[in-house]
Amino acid sequence: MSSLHELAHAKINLYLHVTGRREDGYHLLDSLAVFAGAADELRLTRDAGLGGEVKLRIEGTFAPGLQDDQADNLIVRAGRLLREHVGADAAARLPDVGIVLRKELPVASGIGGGSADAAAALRLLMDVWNLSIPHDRFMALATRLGADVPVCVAQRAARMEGIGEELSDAPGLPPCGMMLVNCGQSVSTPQVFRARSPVFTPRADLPARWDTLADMVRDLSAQTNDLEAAACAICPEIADVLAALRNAPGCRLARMSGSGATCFALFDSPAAAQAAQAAVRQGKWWVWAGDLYRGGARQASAAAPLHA
Ligand SMILES: C[C@](O)(CO)[C@H](O)COP(=O)(O)OP(=O)(O)OC[C@H]1O[C@@H](n2ccc(N)nc2=O)[C@H](O)[C@@H]1O
Ligand SMILES: Nc1ncnc2c1ncn2[C@@H]1O[C@H](COP(=O)(O)OP(=O)(O)OP(=O)(O)O)[C@@H](O)[C@H]1O
Repeated sequence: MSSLHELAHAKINLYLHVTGRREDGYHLLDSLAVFAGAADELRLTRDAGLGGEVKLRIEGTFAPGLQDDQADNLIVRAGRLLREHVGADAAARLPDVGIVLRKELPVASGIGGGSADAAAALRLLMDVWNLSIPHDRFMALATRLGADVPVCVAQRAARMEGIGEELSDAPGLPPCGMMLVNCGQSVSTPQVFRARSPVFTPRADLPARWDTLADMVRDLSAQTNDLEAAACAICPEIADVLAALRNAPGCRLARMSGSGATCFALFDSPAAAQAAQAAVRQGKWWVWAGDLYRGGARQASAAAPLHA
């Protein structure tokens, strides 16, 4: 088996309109997702057996929040889904794999960390198990793991519609910097959807590209995150985070991502975002600053050393 690793970048919703609700309770969305440099890392290790079992080890800053119930981890579930897809006979011939997850993104925090991990696991396992699944079928499998997983497969900026699985090109993005702040409280996505305002927001009107950050901020200011008020009611510290970001020197726009609690702010450059970190940092808040991740999904690397 070759040695492989993948980065699972944080997904940030620059705006999020709830445009409707399906019969099954899922909400219809219009959202612009981008990816930040902040990431978890998945590293494949050798394992001796056959049967396609995924054995997970979790380390890193946010590992303690995820140690219980590893069978339910989205990485293990991604493996289970692929095994089911290929069927019992083929699955019996798949090599077992170990995956070491370095968890550096806060858990249940609106930046799709679990979804990004699931997508990275799908990319790794497709590669190491040498599977070939037609694109539409593969994306349907990804959606079964979570509404945010399809956009995380390519981890490229995209407009998300439907329940999140209908992806189209994002406007061209200008140079900018980003800060992410999480107050340390997990927020449950279903709870936030349940508590949202019942009013629907129309689909946004977006240009093909933004040449400057000022242009992008002007247009984003006219959009909303329709889950922000509900998340703030559940976790009032989100309002403190937003106030701190808006007061930070050089902040051009601050908003909550996804269902919270993580909020983002846009700056003129990664250096400007990094320079403003000290003004925002307080208590147990997790703060990250840097550039957007603009690279798309990396091909699995054969150069990384094996852990085990
Ligand atoms: C809020 C976002 O992060 C925006 O990108 C996503 O819509 C959430 O994506 P996710 O965490 O992958 O969500 P899932 O794991 O599929 O769903 C969790 C729960 O969120 C609610 N949910 C999620 C997505 C959606 N379009 N409508 C919903 O109502 C449902 O109650 C669902 O049971
Ligand atoms: N590898 C994983 N990383 C993080 N959470 C995971 C993972 N596997 C399973 N989970 C579970 O999934 C839930 C959502 O976690 P995640 O970090 O993706 O939330 P989120 O950032 O709010 O996502 P989204 O922005 O997609 O709503 C958590 O309750 C967590 O226990």
